[in-house]
Amino acid sequence: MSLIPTLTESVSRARADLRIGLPVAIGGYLVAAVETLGPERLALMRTLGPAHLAVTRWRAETLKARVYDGDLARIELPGDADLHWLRALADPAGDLMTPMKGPLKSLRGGDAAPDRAAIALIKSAQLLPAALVVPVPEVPEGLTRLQPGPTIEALAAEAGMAPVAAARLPLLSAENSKLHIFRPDDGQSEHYAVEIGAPSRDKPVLARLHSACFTGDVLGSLKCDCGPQLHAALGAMGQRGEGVLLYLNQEGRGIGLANKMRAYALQNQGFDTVEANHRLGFEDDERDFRIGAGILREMGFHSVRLMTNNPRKVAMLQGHGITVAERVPLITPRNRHNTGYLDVKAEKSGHLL
Ligand SMILES: Nc1nc2c(ncn2[C@@H]2O[C@H](COP(=O)(O)OP(=O)(O)OP(=O)(O)O)[C@@H](O)[C@H]2O)c(=O)[nH]1
Ligand SMILES: [Zn+2]
Repeated sequence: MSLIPTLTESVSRARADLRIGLPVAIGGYLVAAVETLGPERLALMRTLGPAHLAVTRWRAETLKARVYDGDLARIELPGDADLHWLRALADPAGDLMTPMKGPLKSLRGGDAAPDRAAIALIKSAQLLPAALVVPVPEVPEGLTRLQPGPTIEALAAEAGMAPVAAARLPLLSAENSKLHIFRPDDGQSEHYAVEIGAPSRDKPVLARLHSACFTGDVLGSLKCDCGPQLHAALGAMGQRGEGVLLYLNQEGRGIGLANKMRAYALQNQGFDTVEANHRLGFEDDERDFRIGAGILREMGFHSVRLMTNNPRKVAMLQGHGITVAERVPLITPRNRHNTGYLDVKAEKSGHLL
């Protein structure tokens, strides 16, 4: 082991750099997140080479830009493009007011690998998925350097997980409960496991993989079913006297709370939950359920009776080595604010509601 950062550590650094508006070097390119880039650094980067903008295929479709690179598009920067132009392309908030951004010219041929790595890093930093990319003859001193390739994308998504602390925590729904904290080794947010009773590790455990929803879980938002699902799951485990609930910090199906509020603002403009994610440039679900599978394994569980209406969760857990012995539906009441959302989940995301 040397004191020089490993590739995983460099990826974590790069993510932090992008969040504070610093460019990072990927191969012979400088990349920066449009959302956090300031005007001075933009001006400096533009002096170094011909810049372009990388966006995902979803964002490109909304912008009516041609997609030659599969999952992403590289859009040429016009000579007079400033930060305002870049942000308008990255952020759909003003799309309806200024629908025509073009004509936009997409780059064709050449290497899109640095762009792909940049988008993966920016997504994992929970910023708007749009990158300013500039080929440079020489990387300036002091910037984080990475080599492009599938490893960066894999590392941006996957991390090891270590238990850091656990203590008894009596709950309204179950007095005999324990809270465990798990810390990813890539510096991303911690995840939690509530263990109710002392479930056997040899039989399927009643389990729920709950993704964080600040608005639903904490504020009692009526727009989604998260809060009632959380309490119904804890209640069922309390009644049974055992179970395990993972509280995964994958707010907004993995896009983060800021982007989820952007998605809500688009929903106020009339788009549904899936369309809103796409207009922002995200997949409809960016969550990585390897995290949940990893925590269950770390706790010694191999087989679950999974409380969910989402068949993807079942498939992903199975795909990552956890047996789902049974799917236990988790249906909560509808109200006038969440009924459309639940219909879209059933129609577009395959939820069994
Ligand atoms: N991007 C986005 N995320 C949302 C929206 N509404 C709720 N969420 C998030 O969706 C996630 C819901 O997670 P879960 O309830 O665990 O999962 P699920 O896919 O609905 O499946 P179930 O197990 O059946 O509940 C949480 O991370 C919420 O923050 C929305 O309109 N847009
Ligand atoms: Zn919610």
